[in-house]
Amino acid sequence: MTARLLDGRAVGATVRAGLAETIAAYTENGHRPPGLAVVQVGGDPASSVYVANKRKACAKLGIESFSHDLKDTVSQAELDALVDELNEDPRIDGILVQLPLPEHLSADSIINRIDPDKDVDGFHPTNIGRLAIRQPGLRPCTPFGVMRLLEETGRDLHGMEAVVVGASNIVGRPMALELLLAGATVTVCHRFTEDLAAHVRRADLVVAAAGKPGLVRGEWIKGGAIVIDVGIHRRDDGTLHGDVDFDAAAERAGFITPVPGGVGPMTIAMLMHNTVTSWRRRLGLD
Ligand SMILES: NC(=O)C1=CN([C@@H]2O[C@H](COP(=O)(O)OP(=O)(O)OC[C@H]3O[C@@H](n4cnc5c(N)ncnc54)[C@H](OP(=O)(O)O)[C@@H]3O)[C@@H](O)[C@H]2O)C=CC1
Ligand SMILES: Nc1nc(=O)c2c([nH]1)NC[C@@H]1CN(c3ccc(C(=O)N[C@@H](CCC(=O)O)C(=O)O)cc3)C=[N+]21
Ligand SMILES: [Mg+2]
Repeated sequence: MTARLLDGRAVGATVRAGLAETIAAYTENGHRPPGLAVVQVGGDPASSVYVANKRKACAKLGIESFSHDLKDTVSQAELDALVDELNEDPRIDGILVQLPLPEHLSADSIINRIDPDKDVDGFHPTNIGRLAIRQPGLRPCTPFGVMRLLEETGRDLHGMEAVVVGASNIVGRPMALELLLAGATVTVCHRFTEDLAAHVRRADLVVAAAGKPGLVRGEWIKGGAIVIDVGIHRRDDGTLHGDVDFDAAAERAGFITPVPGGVGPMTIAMLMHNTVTSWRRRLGLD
């Protein structure tokens, strides 16, 4: 392997250590701790693991977490009422509603209902819009975490040819906006893209976020390129894999993220970061 690994566990730990210091400094002065509400509907096992990881990360940092585990039969009106209550609750700085939601519930309407100042996922139209017009507020955690990992490369993103594979509201689109804000020349590929290989081959930076295991082939990677793999798939044997054919890509790339241990831990670190940012703003600290 010739690529250098971008270690999301290590960088995420550095981010969290900084946040723990900030939290300790203010709470020792008598301020209340930051509070994060995590709402989970139904008991999807993959989601439960992720939610449990978030709780652990909160506890370690001194963030108070408030868990709301709802039955998958909960109505839209009940979920709306819970969000209204959390919006008003002065102990709570961040609200996260774990996605996807069951079919009978509308994710869009719940996201739109969250107070944008407590939207630590950064999914509310206000926060996406702010990122789009270069006035970022709370930034979507996964793309924000990728930007933090890219700092580790020491490379200048200005003018870089960046290709984002995937255009979802929560990953691909905000990723493209972050890279544009950072000065890259950005191409976004999606289901209707005709020649994915041709786009990836000319990329200095590839962010793979299609949710298709092995979609991005190693032989497409330009020599020395940065390869960021957001995809997460669990195989039947329990092992995790990304959207990139890792072994072949690592022979050509300059930098690459592993799965697990790359983008995933950064997403959690940036969720904590956003919660602390919201807390500081709400308490008027700085
Ligand atoms: N590491 C982390 O922290 C996180 C990881 N994930 C993982 O990232 C992946 C993507 O998640 P998410 O964005 O929610 O997924 P979605 O399914 O919502 O979006 C996938 C996107 O990829 C596009 N796409 C699908 N197939 C292809 C293809 N063959 N070629 C090009 N584009 C394609 C889709 O296109 P179209 O829009 O046309 O349908 C869509 O825009 C998943 O594996 C998920 O588990 C997600 C969140 C956080
Ligand atoms: N409202 C909302 N916000 C989200 O941010 C959100 C969501 N819903 N729904 C699901 C996706 C997925 N996601 C992950 C975050 C971290 C890891 C993570 O830490 N992964 C570890 C591995 C964890 C393991 O071993 O399973 C890693 O990649 O190393 C994975 C997935 C956030 N999401
Ligand atoms: Mg999705």
